[in-house]
Amino acid sequence: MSQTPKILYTKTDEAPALATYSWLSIVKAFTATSNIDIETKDISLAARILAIFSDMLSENQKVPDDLLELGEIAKTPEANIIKLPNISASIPQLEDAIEELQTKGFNIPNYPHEPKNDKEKEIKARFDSVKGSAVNPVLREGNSDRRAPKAVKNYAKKNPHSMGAWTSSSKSHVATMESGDFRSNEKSLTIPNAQSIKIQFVDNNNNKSILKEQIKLLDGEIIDATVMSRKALVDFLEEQVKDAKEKDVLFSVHLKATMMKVSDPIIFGHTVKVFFKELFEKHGALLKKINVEENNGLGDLLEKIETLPDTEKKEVKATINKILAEQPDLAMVNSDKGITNLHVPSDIIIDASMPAMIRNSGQMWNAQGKSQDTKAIIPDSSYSSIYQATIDFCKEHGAFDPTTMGTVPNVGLMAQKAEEYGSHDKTFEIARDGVVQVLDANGNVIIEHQVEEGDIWRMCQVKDLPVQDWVKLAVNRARETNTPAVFWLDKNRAHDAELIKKVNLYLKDHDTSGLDIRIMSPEEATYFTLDRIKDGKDTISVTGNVLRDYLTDLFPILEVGTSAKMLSIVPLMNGGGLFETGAGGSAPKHVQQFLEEGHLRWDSLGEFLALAVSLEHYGNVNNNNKAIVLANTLDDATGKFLENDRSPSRIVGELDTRGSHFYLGLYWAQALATQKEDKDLKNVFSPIAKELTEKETAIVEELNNAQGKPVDIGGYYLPNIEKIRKAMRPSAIFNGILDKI
Ligand SMILES: NC(=O)C1=CN([C@@H]2O[C@H](COP(=O)(O)OP(=O)(O)OC[C@H]3O[C@@H](n4cnc5c(N)ncnc54)[C@H](OP(=O)(O)O)[C@@H]3O)[C@@H](O)[C@H]2O)C=CC1
Ligand SMILES: O=C(O)CCC(=O)C(=O)O
Ligand SMILES: [Mg+2]
Repeated sequence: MSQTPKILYTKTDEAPALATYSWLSIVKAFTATSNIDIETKDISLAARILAIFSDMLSENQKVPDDLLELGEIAKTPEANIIKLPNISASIPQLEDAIEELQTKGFNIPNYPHEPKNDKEKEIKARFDSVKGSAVNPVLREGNSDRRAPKAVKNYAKKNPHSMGAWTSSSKSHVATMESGDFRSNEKSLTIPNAQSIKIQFVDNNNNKSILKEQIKLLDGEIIDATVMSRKALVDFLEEQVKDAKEKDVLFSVHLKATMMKVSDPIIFGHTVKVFFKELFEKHGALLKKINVEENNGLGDLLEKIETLPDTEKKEVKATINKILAEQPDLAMVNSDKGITNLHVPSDIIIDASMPAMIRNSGQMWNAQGKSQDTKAIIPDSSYSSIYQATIDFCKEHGAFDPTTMGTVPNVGLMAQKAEEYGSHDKTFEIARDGVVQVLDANGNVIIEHQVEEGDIWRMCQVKDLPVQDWVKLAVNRARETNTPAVFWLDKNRAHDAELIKKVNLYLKDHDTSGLDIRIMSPEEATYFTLDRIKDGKDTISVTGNVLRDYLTDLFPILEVGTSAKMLSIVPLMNGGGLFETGAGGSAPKHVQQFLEEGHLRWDSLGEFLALAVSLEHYGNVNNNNKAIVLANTLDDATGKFLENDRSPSRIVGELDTRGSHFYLGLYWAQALATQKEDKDLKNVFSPIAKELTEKETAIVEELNNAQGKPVDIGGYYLPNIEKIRKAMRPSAIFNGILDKI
């Protein structure tokens, strides 16, 4: 990293990446006035793939490994990174990206599903390093602080989003395992002294093999290990298929196959196999021959059977149709396109999909495009109770009212790959019956599980310093906002019991007098929080990494309609700042609408909020008062943006992302022109504000006129930069004014 302080702005994928071409041109123009250097770092899926296969590319095709660099920077006090949502690729997405890159002349290999030799194993390992959630864990060298800023909350109160009504007769429910799952089998302990441990597998003939060596633990680290029984899972899924049919509710599985990139695709695969049992029984050999992998979903299966000779294809399709007719109806991801809940593992991400269902009267879409009561299947019971409790609450009290409801900010334990989201390199699908053992440095067995073929065994870690930092952050937030804070920890769960000991210990390091700090199980905490939220009261949720993820979509979606409007700060443990935008994903549906209609509905509010805190941090760290003025005026502009409702509409011809950016720029320039703290900025922005104000109508007309026709951006994962620039900056007048700054 060079010595000049910089704000590093990430270039990602899909809708946020498109939005960046418009928004960043404004940001760069505004900040250049104040000696602030903004540099982009490309962490898109395409760039990550190209970076890891650099050795196979020609000189002019090589790209630097920006993610690796950012990961190092995140550990330094100078870090000031703005992170937009990026694709966490499932295998089907990864393969699409590979194909696009190959078509564009990049000599990268195919994804070897079943590597046959060392070379293929090495290639697979490289791909696996970019698969799933591969960016966030690298950058998140701190814990998480996500909340709805006051202005956003007030906006939602004045302009409530729609909320589907709830009735007590709703048949919707969560189905979760009662035994044999990760929660039931969990064992946990705190390791007193730093040491290297290892995981070994011993089969029933006493053959030993090492699953993972050299797991380095620090002083006071908590480890936990658990196993999901395949048999128990399959029995459970079979029961749920039957029960969904009997109750006449939609069958819908909810997982996190992107972040839990080893375990959850396997669980997804079992669901596909159980639902289509007859298909695999009848045509199993044939499907194997054409490399069907159930973990990749029905979408992949349907694509692969297209390669079969006509008669065989017809037979297989007939079986699929018979099953679809006989089994319970599947929830749909996109009923217009016939995409079911079992099509693609990354389509049914639990954090986004469960709140969407709860907002929609507890219903999902059926094949006819109508809402219907649903069985939401969340196999592991570790966290599923929070959704059942929310459903029960809505059944009893009706839907939440965004005009009066309170807010639930989150303080999440996340740093240094905490808990389940750091478990991938210690997750194994067990090959034979036997026992998995965790051995300490002296070779003593400290945890062991009896396992059977096909079981999923995993181990997680939480380091001590992140826990201390998390407790401190929780106390600080409770103090600053004078709000009760609840640690969502279950004393009856092995891992949580260890964590509770630390929480109680480290709470003593802080002045908690007068603060309301509690520890409650996730289920109790849900009821406690929902009771308060209904009465307009706020409650801080202090959670581990998984509940951080779930709750920072659940509450924002209920409270303000989308998690895109959240302020999402990661105070990095070494002093830097990582400012994430929103909590939501990259909204592939938005790209589709943009390509078809030339209308982009991505709301950049998260980016506006993140930039303001990043500028503030920059100003404080580098004694740059102009940056502070830019930050404050940006906040004012965001407030005005919300007041005047300049968010993108969903309807073609109306204001879209680009128009919303223009308004933010207009309000920001106006705020800079009227502030009194910095004369230079006032002088620079007074004529700019004047011109933007005068030309508002003409600019908005130019921006809106660009809509209404298909747009070609020359690709999906690696689109053509010139084409996007042209598409995202269609107002000559606006561009001209920005050039003058
Ligand atoms: N932090 C990160 O990097 C994250 C990345 N992801 C990745 O994002 C992709 C999509 O995931 P998915 O589960 O569909 O979640 P998304 O959050 O992308 O989408 C859920 C829905 O939320 C709405 N939405 C989200 N963000 C915005 C925004 N800025 N403006 C307006 N509406 C918004 C959209 O609703 P509507 O369509 O109705 O407009 C969207 O369809 C996946 O590749 C996933 O891995 C997911 C979560 C976080
Ligand atoms: O990293 C990912 O895949 C998603 C992250 C996410 O959903 C979150 O942090 O809320
Ligand atoms: Mg999330």
